Amino acid sequence: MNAITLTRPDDWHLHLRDGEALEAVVPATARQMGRAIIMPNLKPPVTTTEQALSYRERILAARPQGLAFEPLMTLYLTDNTPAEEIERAVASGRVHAVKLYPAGATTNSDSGVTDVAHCDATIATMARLGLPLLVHGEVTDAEIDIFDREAVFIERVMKPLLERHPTLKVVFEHITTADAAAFVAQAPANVAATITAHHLLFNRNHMLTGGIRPHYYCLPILKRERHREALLAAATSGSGKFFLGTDSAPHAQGDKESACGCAGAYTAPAAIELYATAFEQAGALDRLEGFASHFGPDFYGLPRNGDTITLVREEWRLPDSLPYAGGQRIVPLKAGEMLAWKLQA
Ligand SMILES: NC(=O)N[C@@H](CC(=O)O)C(=O)O
Ligand SMILES: [Zn+2]
Ligand SMILES: [Zn+2]
Repeated sequence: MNAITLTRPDDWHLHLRDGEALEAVVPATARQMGRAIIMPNLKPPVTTTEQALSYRERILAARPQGLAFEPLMTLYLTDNTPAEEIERAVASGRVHAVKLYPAGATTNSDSGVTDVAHCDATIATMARLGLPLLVHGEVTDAEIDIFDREAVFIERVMKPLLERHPTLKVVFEHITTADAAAFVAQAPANVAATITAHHLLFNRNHMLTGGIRPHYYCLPILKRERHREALLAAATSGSGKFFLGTDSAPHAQGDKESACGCAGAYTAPAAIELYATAFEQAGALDRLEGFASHFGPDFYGLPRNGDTITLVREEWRLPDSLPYAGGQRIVPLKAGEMLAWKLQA
């Protein structure tokens, strides 16, 4: 196959930051994706509908002319998010989910939830109104090994949460383990997961062999090969529970290439090409459209996009770096390397 045409995909997990960084990264996603679920972990976080609506305006202002890209906003759940905020969010028609960050789990999560039981009344309102809860599924206890934090989260947090709120729509974000893939596969239809391109393509050896490669460092951290294989099997299974979420997470080059480098992989410039590479490796290019373009909107109760994109088999080299905020540069994942698929302009 030398070309594939798909319903235009959406990105169900994306970080766009704010200010000059926002302006630098929006075009990369807008040229590929119809819509994206916009993560609320700004500094300070997006905790109210009012903040989400003004952030949405800033994203639209950064969108290149002629592109119809639509940001789908989210709220950042805190221990104190009132149930009324959920009602305002749903009434706005612009806020499509609420994000749960366990406090301290990842980039800009200091205002996150210390114990999800504190949020039960608010989450009950979400279940009643059908607003999905998006979960960064890692425990934060210092004594739990970083490679085990997702699997432990399932037992300690995810299962009890779903027992208390059995009808809550939950997206287990950026899953990285066979455990999470199996959990989601056997869960009822109100539980789904996003999977990043980098977790489909890479394991922890890519990050740690022959030198420490900070651009592969993200959270949840890359796991061993058997987990990557389980994720690839889930993504290519044809199950509507697994869909595209890049978790493209921009950080300036200097903040990644550092003695204490930030977590996050910047994949937006070649997102759909990276997914196509992974699906082709699995011999499942025919399953890409469901994963990338159908199952996400179906889960969120939104229409599928009405237009298409075409990927052509054409070798091209990802740039070594790209312009970023304040005169800094940003290094995309697989910078300087060749890709075999290219989005047709
Ligand atoms: N994935 C990451 O490693 N980083 C994300 C936060 C997140 O999604 O956990 C970021 O905002 O930089
Ligand atoms: Zn996360
Ligand atoms: Zn993320």
